[in-house]
Parts: sequence; structure tokens; C-alpha cells
Amino acid sequence: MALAGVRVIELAGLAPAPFCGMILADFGAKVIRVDRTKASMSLDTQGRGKRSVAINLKNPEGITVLKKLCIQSDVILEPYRKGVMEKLGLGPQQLLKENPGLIYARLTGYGQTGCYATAAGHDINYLALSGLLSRLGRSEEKPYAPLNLVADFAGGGLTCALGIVLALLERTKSGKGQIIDASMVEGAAYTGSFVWKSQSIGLWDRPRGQNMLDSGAPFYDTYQTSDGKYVAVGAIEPQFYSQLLHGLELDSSQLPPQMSFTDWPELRLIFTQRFASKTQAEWSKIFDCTDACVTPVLSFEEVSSHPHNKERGSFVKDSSGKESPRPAPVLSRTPAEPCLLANPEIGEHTVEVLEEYGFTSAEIDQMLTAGVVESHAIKAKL
Ligand SMILES: C[C@H](CCC[C@@H](C)[C@H]1CC[C@H]2[C@@H]3[C@H](O)C[C@@H]4C[C@H](O)CC[C@]4(C)[C@H]3C[C@H](O)[C@]12C)C(=O)SCCNC(=O)CCNC(=O)[C@H](O)C(C)(C)COP(=O)(O)OP(=O)(O)OC[C@H]1O[C@@H](n2cnc3c(N)ncnc32)[C@H](O)[C@@H]1OP(=O)(O)O
Repeated sequence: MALAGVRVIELAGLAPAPFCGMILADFGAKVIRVDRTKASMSLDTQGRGKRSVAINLKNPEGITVLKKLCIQSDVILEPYRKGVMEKLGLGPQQLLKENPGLIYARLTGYGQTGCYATAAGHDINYLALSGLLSRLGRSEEKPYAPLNLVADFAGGGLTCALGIVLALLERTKSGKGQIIDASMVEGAAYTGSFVWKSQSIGLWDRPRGQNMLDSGAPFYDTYQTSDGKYVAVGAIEPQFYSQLLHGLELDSSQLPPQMSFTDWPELRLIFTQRFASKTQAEWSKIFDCTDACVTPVLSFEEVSSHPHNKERGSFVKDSSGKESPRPAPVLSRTPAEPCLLANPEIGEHTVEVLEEYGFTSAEIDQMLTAGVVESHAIKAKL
């Protein structure tokens, strides 16, 4: 796999850093998640392919253990509020001094500088500060955050993973590590570059929810079908739009022009009535594999059995039968091979990892007894 041989220490976080760690693990990195001791359960639902060690970082010996792990690793990924790592004596200056090749990734909401840097926040706050939230939502409604996908995952975990891979690539030339300041506000804003840069061509001139791609246009929206399901319509270009009208059995000469903003409400009403006249499956029969850009809105239960996704194997089942998306993109020679075992329990690999990083059995026993580290019995994995 592409990242085989890369050793990553991921400090357990809420959602974006676990995603970043999972991406690295999916593509072959050895990811060790550092959990807290005395924690009842892991909140990391994206623990695929990781191992877990439980270390008490409030104990000076715990700090020494983590330092030793970082000195022998390629990447540390930390998701804490600005200043937390420095307070622990685990800041980038300290760790890079001992391991100059270390890539020190800091994934935060507001970044390491600026007057919000130490404030708590979540996806919706970062999205708000990026400017993007002001553009999201339907006409005459308040701004609407699309789950926590944009800041936490696209602008956060994924962007941070890109930063890590870039730093690894650069290190092959310079031999040097570096610090990555991954701010979810900036990652989200960067993900929204198209919105910024296409303002000049009039794509976003109208208020929120009244533009072509923000649910303003009737040819770029979802519609309910007669069975209560939905279809998605994305027929922008005239040649695709005419296929949409053909499938809906509508005569373009009887309709207002596609790009007439003022007529969009009327056109939307016509489309709404048409789509409500057949079931989702009936519309799929009409539109599947055409260029009308009409697709069924699938539920999580339906996606893996959809013929297209099935043919590509886009979803994988883990050992307990749970489905999830397979890693993307697909690399031809060194594709990701997601681990199909259950996520690691907190401290499941403490002893194994410490041995691998050069701790003796006596040292490990002493730390277990003193509560510096914790180990949990290895469960049988199918
Ligand atoms: C919208 C998303 C978030 C969605 C996440 C949800 C899925 C979950 C959020 C809450 C969960 C529920 C809750 O926990 C209650 C239940 C618990 C139960 O077990 C399960 C069910 C629950 C209902 C549970 C269910 C779900 O899991 C939840 C609903 C996001 O936007 S995520 C993005 C968040 N932002 C960031 O990541 C940006 C960077 N980070 C931060 O800004 C801060 O970390 C943050 C997130 C604001 C949290 O601040 P906090 O004050 O809590 O921490 P920090 O200041 O960062 O300091 C960390 C301290 O921890 C110490 N520490 C770290 N590791 C160790 C260790 N191994 N040993 C000892 N101590 C450790 C560290 O030293 C710091 O200590 P100090 O405070 O003393 O310096």
C-alpha cells in the first residue's frame, strides 16, 4: 500500500482527527491511537485499522512514554486546543528537537494563531467563520450546516491527511519534518474555493437558496416521487436539460426558458408535479444510464446493493457484517486495503506496541501497575 512503513501516532480526538488517522491507516500506515486511561469506551467510530495504547498523559512517566513513541515515528497527529501539547511538554519544538524528521500535524478549528485560537468550537462554528455557512440553505430559510461534513471532514480530516502526505513527500528530498497547522476554518474555506472564485461569473449573485447550485434552480434540486422517496436532478447543460424534459415528457416550447430566474418557481412546480406521478423505481427505469442527470436518492441501506456501486465494490463489510464506504480514491498498483476487523478497544495493543517500541517487559509491568499505561485483554476477533 502507498503508505506502508509510515508510523503514525494519533492522539485520540472527536471526529476530524480520527478520520485523518483512518485515511492514513486505510492506505497502509501503521496508526497507533493514544487513548486515555480509565476511559469507559472509545468514542472513535473511525478506528479502522488502528491499534490502541492507553497512556495517562497527566503522569510524567506517561509523557516519557509518548515521547519515546514519537521519536521513533514519522507523524504525530494532535487534535487538542492550542497550547495543550506545550503544557504537557510535548510541543513541536520539544519533539522535533529529538526527531527532526517528525511531521507534527495539529488539527484544530481555528488554527494555532489568531484571537479565536484557544476557543472551543465545532464544525458549525468553523463553517460559519469560513464564510461558507452563509451560502448554505434554502431560500428564505436560515443558514443550514450539511451534517458536520464540510469543516470536520473535508476541511479538517481530509485536508490534514493531504498535508501529512505532502510533508512526507517533501521529507524524501529534505530529510526534514515540519509542523502542519491545519485549521478547519481555512480547510473549509479552501474547499469552497470554487464558490469564492466563481462569484465573478455571476453564479452566486442572488440571495442564499436562489442561485443555480444552491437549490435555487429547478433543474438542480431533489424531488419527491409517488412512493415518498426522492430523486436528485442535476441537469445543468442545455443538452442534458433537454434529456430531462424528454424523460419527463415535457415539451420545451410549452415551458419558460431554462435560465429565466423569474420563471424558476413555475418550472419547479411543473417538475414537482411530474416527479410526484411515478415511483422512484419507475423514474430510475426512465433515466438510468441516460444523460439527463437524474439519480435516485439512496438510503444507507440501499447504496451497496445499487447495481453501479455493487459492480464497483464501493462499500465493504467488516467482520461483523457492518457496511461502510471503501477508501477512495482507488490506486491501480497500490490500492488501499481497509482492515475488516472490529475497531480497537482502548488499550487493546498497549503491551504489543510498547514492546515494539523497545520497552522491556519489566518496564511495561511497572507502568501497568503504576497506572501510567493500561492494557485491556485482547478479545477474539473474527
Ligand atoms: C460536531 C463534531 C463533534 C461530534 C462528536 C460527537 C460524535 C461526540 C461529542 C460529544 C460526545 C458525547 C459525549 O461525550 C457524552 C456521551 C459519552 C458516552 O461515552 C458516549 C455517548 C455520549 C453522548 C457522546 C456521544 C458522541 O461521541 C459525542 C456526541 C465536531 O465538530 S468535532 C471537532 C471539534 N473540534 C476540534 O477537534 C478542534 C480542536 N480541538 C478543540 O478545540 C478541543 O479539543 C475541543 C474539541 C473544543 C474540546 O475541548 P476540551 O476542553 O475538552 O479539550 P482540550 O482543551 O483540547 O484539552 C484536552 C485535555 O485532555 C487532556 N488529555 C488528552 N489526552 C490525554 C491522555 N491520554 N491522558 C490524560 N489527559 C489527556 C489534555 O492534557 C487536556 O487537558 P487540560 O484541559 O488539562 O489541558
